Amino acid sequence: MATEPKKIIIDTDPGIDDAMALFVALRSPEVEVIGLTTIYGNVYTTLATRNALHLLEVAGRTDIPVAEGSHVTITKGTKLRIADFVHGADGLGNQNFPPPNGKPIELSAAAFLVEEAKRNPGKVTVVALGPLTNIALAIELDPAFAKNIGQIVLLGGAFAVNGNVNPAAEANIFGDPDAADIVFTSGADILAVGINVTHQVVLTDAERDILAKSNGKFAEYLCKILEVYFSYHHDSYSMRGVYLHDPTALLAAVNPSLITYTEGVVRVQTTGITRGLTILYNKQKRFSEATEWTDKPTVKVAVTVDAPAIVKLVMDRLME
Ligand SMILES: O=c1[nH]cnc2c1ncn2[C@@H]1O[C@H](CO)[C@@H](O)[C@H]1O
Repeated sequence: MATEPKKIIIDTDPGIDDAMALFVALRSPEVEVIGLTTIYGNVYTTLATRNALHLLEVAGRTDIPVAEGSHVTITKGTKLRIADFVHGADGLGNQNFPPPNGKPIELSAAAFLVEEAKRNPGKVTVVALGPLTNIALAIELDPAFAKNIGQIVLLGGAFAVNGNVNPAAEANIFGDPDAADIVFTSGADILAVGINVTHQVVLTDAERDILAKSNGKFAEYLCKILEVYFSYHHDSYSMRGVYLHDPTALLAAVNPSLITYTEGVVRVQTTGITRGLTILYNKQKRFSEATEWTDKPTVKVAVTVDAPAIVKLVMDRLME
């Protein structure tokens, strides 16, 4: 008997690599996308919702609900850091796409997450591709959420490497460090995929050219919007290729055997010059006194990735 596809909700701030991850998810028979929730990060939340609806229309999947997420951080902060210099002012490579016809559902992202987790206890995976505000709000809204949700696979953190916002912090954690600390210490089953892992997964110029020459509908669409993302990587990292952050996290949720992980307690620095820093306690030392990591639940943190397999899966599924 065929196993049922894994139900996933993608929490997203689209975003060029978010668009790639979404399309890969829609082409992956191992998972069923039961909803999208939106968040600020690569763009403001209003635009994230518009882009999520647009991408579902491009894919012909307007049956999938979109629930709009928070416009502010968990501490009600309104000074958000938006990465329009990475994704373009519209978040999708400055293509001036027409507005979508669809609308988000009435439920907020946090309420939708709570309801779906309650409806299918232990069976829903959240793939979180932006700052973690909606997930933290769901945890605050329903004390049972951390137990009801199957797994949270999140793209975030820079474990023992430099960040991409500054040497300390990775963008999604930096976007809402207080929310990230709530999520990491919530007791939910969490797999964090940080940029220590996603920086190993590069789609090269040559591979983009192969995508562009294919007849795949998704490949064709993505090659248009990828231009801005490639030039950002060229300017910032002097590389001829782009990091596949979001698709890597998505595929780690689809097929956990593509990564290896370690387990420990993660805390997030919420103030000062290292705001957004993620620190994993690896349990190698028994400290003689209690620390801020003592008695907190452990999470899984990805350490290695089968990068060629991820790139191949992304290409194959986009060209289908
Ligand atoms: O320099 C950057 N600043 C902000 N966001 C970035 C930067 N580089 C990549 N991303 C975006 O943040 C997530 C990974 O941290 C990815 O979604 C990526 O597109």
